[in-house]
Amino acid sequence: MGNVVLWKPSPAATLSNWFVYEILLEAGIPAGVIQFVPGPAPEICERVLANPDFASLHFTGSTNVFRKLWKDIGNNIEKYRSYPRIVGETGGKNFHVLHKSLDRSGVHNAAIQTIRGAFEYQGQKCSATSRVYVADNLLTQFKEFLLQEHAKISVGTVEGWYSFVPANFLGPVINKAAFDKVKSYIKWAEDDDESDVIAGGTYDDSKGYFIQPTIIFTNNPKSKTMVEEIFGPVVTISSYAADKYEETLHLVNESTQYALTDFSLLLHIFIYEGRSSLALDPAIINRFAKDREAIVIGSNILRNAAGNFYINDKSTGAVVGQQPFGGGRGSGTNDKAGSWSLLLRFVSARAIKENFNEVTEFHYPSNLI
Ligand SMILES: NC(=O)c1ccc[n+]([C@@H]2O[C@H](COP(=O)([O-])OP(=O)(O)OC[C@H]3O[C@@H](n4cnc5c(N)ncnc54)[C@H](O)[C@@H]3O)[C@@H](O)[C@H]2O)c1
Ligand SMILES: N[C@@H](CCC=O)C(=O)O
Repeated sequence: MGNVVLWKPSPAATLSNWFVYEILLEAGIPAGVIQFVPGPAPEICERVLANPDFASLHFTGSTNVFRKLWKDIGNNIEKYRSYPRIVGETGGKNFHVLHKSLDRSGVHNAAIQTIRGAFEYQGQKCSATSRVYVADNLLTQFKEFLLQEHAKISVGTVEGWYSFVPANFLGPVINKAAFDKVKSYIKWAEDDDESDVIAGGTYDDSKGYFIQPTIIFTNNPKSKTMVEEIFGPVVTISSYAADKYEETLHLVNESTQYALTDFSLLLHIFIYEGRSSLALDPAIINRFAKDREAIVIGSNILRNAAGNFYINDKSTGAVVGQQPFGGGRGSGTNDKAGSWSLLLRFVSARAIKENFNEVTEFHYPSNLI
């Protein structure tokens, strides 16, 4: 497409960004098309956004920084040669909902998917599972499985990642700022009368910024840790009355400013769909229809609550490049990274007409010629 790009990496990830940049050069991107500009974010952005040739922003990061950059662009609008295109992939407060119809193996699946979604990469993913709504008939079993799986998690250094077989499931969080932020949420939960830290809850920054994977149970589905993005290894569980499924989905929809990933009903459907007995057993057919209805209800009520809506799967795991990814509301402009449609945001289309006829008079209707 010919666009020239300034790539400003996060100061916390400059080296990995640099490696990717070198790979792109080695793969044949002409020098200068991408210009790698590490450095202090506010200073660089101020200069770039004040330039009349600034044409577009593709931002990945927190919601507040994105909003600030959008305001800065608005304040500079008279300076620009064209109206800048603005794309943002921002925060998330991703959720799992467990429906009352889960059986024992379904609850176990939900527990494993929650461990993975919440704690892989120390929960430092925009799509990390951060809040879970459990039908009350499943709560005891779900907690039991969750704690059982949690006990198997090892936390330590990241050695081994070079061969993609890490010795530990969790490493440290990325820096002191992240450590302090996550720690403050754990402390808050410890002091909160409606919250209980039921696993993890400890941290150590004596050598590296290590936080144990933490599970909070709350009686308040709108508590601080159920609504704010933490971006660390902390997940909060709350339960709902099994017969209040639809009310709960409305609560899920309205609780936060974000709308990135999930639904993750984790129903039976996933299991039954693969069974050849489905066509034969009326009990399974009835169950299938009932569960399917729950999915349709969820899909409708949560239409705008998740840009990536997963059924029977965890909130993480979008393979960007193979699967469009992105959310709306406070989670971004939902332009879907990894999709062809994102590229169109950075194209300024031109329509070309060439006229081969002379005109000799003027009259209406004028658009015939
Ligand atoms: N939606 C997505 O696809 C996606 C993917 C990954 C991360 N995220 C989000 O990113 C956040 C975590 O990443 P982070 O801690 O690097 O976010 P961040 O907002 O602190 O930083 C993101 C980028 O903004 C720059 N920046 C920070 N302050 C700035 C300022 N005042 N002016 C200009 N630029 C500034 C940083 O240097 C960095 O490059 C989370 O909110 C997470 O959900 C979103
Ligand atoms: N790969 C991420 C999505 C992209 C984040 O930047 C995930 O696991 O969901």
